[in-house]
Amino acid sequence: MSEAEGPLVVGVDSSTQSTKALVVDAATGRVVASGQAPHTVSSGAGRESDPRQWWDALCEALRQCGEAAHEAAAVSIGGQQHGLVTLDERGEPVRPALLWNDVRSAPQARRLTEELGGAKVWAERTGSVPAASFTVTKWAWLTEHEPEAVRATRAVRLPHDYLTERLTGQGTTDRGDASGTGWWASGAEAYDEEILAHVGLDPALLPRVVRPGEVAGTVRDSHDLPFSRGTLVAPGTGDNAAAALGLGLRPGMPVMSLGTSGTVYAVSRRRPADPTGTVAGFADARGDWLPLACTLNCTLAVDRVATLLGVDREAVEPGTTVTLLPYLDGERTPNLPNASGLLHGLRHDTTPGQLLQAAYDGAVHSLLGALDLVLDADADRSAPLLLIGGGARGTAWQQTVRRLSGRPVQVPGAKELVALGAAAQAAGLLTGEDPAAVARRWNTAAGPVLDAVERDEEALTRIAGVLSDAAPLLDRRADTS
Ligand SMILES: Nc1ncnc2c1ncn2[C@@H]1O[C@H](COP(=O)(O)OP(=O)(O)O)[C@@H](O)[C@H]1O
Ligand SMILES: O=C(CO)[C@@H](O)[C@H](O)COP(=O)(O)O
Repeated sequence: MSEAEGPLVVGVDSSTQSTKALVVDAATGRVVASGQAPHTVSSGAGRESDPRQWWDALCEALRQCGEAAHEAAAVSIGGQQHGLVTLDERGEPVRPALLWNDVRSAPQARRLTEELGGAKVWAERTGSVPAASFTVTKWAWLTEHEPEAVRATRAVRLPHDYLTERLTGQGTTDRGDASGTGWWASGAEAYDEEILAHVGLDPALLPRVVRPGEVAGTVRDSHDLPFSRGTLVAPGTGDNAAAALGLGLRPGMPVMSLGTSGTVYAVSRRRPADPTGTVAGFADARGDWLPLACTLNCTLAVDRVATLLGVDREAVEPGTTVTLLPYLDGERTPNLPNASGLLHGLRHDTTPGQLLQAAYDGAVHSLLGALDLVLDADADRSAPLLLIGGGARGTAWQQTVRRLSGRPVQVPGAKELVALGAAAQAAGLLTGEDPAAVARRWNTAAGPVLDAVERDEEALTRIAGVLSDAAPLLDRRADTS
């Protein structure tokens, strides 16, 4: 029916704003069918989503894929990292999930860092210094603020674990997503029982960590998803690790992802341990590592500024001397969870287009500042920066990254690299191949390379200066000062 050359596989990206599903021909990488359905995220003090909505969105996205999904031989779920999903004895959410961009657990992050030996000890132990995004800080926040929810919890999951478990009936995760919890020891590659004891989390509530290449389970038949019973389910992983698979990354190739979060990362053979906390020392979904820096304010923040100005997101104008630090949700890179947006240098002749350009510049500056720290000694610093995520489709984003990085920028033609990476993992289960090699065979990273232009040092220096001078302001909450 689908005229595919090989077996069909399904790859899913359950990210912050929506779920995307692709049905892919495992032989060629051709996308046979696709679907997408939105999620809602709470506004106000926290950032929460109902996990059941992710499931409904998955069902809807698969429904849009039609008959092709029925033919799939294997499926894999990639999902937003870090979110705390708490389930009761029936497997139902105890409360909405606390998401990666919810900064309410910043005090718990600081406290846990101090209580367990400081930043260097954490970095060596778990690969990362826990920021408010990390699951362990969310569990500590819940323990303090909603002890009744903690008492009702019988299982703790990450977003991709939750969906995988609803498919298979078994609680599983993978090393990539486990490495973003803060309770996974990256040296031992196992849950860290001392950290778990410290935050009062029983290891029995956690999912089994499935090895790369291992089958997580098969689709059970107690729901109306368009899968055949017995369809293989791959381990899945966090969305950034899935995109790394989807691009078929080799060590040292730099990526910048522009979505709800902004991220910069590269695969590394060395286990990262950055005591400054800028670089998170994630594992990848194979057997390597994924040093990564993440911002909380990327496409949504810039789109918000465009909306406030009443202009299209592409309506940027050059010549700005305005600095806009777009930290609308607080920020993680730089580590300023209490910050809000900050504007400096406004003049009578500043245009809306220049203000908008300043928002793009502020968002990209944070990511580029972390890129050098992400790349290890073996990385080729002149290699094109791979630009992915929804924002990579925008000309203003592409040109801003080009101008502020001074590097060539490659924009893969393939749109949904997280879902493609999940599909490559599912295909690897069937063929025994390394999923990154599957993606290279599919040629997913192919796309135009925009030549390097001279780096805009003036803008970078100006933004860094405002950031430094405004440090006390950015450190305090605007609504409580
Ligand atoms: N053509 C485009 N130009 C610029 N930005 C875009 C374009 N299409 C989508 N986006 C941005 O992409 C974002 C969604 O990116 P995506 O990577 O799908 O997010 P996430 O995975 O975090 O849910 C939206 O916030 C939107 O601003
Ligand atoms: O917190 C991180 C990475 O550490 C984020 O990258 C999340 O994984 C959310 O991703 P998107 O929804 O923006 O793709």
